[in-house]
Amino acid sequence: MNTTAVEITGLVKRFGAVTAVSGLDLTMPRATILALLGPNGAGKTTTVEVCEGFQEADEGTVRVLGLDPVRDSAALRPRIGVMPQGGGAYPGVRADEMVRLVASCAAHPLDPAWLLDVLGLAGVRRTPFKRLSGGQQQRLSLACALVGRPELVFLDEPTAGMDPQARRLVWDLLAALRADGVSVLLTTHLMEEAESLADTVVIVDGGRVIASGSPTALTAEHAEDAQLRFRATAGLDTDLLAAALPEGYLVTESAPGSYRVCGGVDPQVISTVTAWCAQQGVLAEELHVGRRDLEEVFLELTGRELRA
Ligand SMILES: Nc1ncnc2c1ncn2[C@@H]1O[C@H](COP(=O)(O)OP(=O)(O)OP(=O)(O)O)[C@@H](O)[C@H]1O
Repeated sequence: MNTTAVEITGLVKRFGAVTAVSGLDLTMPRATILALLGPNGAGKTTTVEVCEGFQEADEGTVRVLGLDPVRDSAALRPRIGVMPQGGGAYPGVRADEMVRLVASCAAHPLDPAWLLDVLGLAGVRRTPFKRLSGGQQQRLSLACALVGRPELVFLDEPTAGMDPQARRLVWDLLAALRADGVSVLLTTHLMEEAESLADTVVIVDGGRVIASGSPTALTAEHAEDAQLRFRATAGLDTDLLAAALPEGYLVTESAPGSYRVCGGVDPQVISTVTAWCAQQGVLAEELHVGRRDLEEVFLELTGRELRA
């Protein structure tokens, strides 16, 4: 059996003058979870839609379970599950009717009642789609993507709008599917989701891959540059603090009142920082020494400015 779930080489996709994807490469082994991260407009959804066969590539090669998503769409459809961004269904259809309808198209579906129960939707199974909450609609959309017992699922921001309990339930379900051999390609803006769930994180910007690897590998790069993070009054003069430290240290206020000191951490640096804060008449709180988290890596790679 082909051990690759998705293989993309040199994918280019244009919409008129806009190049949504510009030379993207990606390999995803089977029975793994891959998270596509990227700022708004980076090309994540377009990439997923090309894999699903909903968009046709302008250049490059895409193989999904060894098949061409457009040419071999009839063979591929029954083997994949799709959860589009924002879900979607007929407004009047009831939750269980929706899942049963999708199940009726599959050769060996999961039991719809069981799936609704697992996703915490048993209590609203007779509720029309339009009366479900946003998070419930998302879970129903996920149920529809999974009920056909797919080998590979594409989930575009699957937990967007879900409360923390529902999000964890979905993470557990996806991890259980992986243990059963299912491959999961998802897009997300939640670093915690990528960090706790994905085997591979692929960071996309401007339609191409700018970094990829396991969450541990991505955050461990430059791990020798441990950081000191602390909280204090917002608006401290970070240049002044940097001047109090040995040459080469960088001090930033990553969010109001949240400070980061980069350049290596030793007892002297911690003492200098706390003493400097004391001189300013402020207390340095929640001092934390550690490696960068995925969000920090993401912001370093993609910049901090807001995208259109
Ligand atoms: N059907 C379309 N017609 C024209 N432009 C499109 C179309 N679909 C996407 N684009 C453009 O392609 C670029 C990539 O969009 P895409 O939706 O793939 O990004 P994304 O990474 O999924 O963003 P987000 O995180 O906001 O969902 C954007 O500039 C977008 O405006």
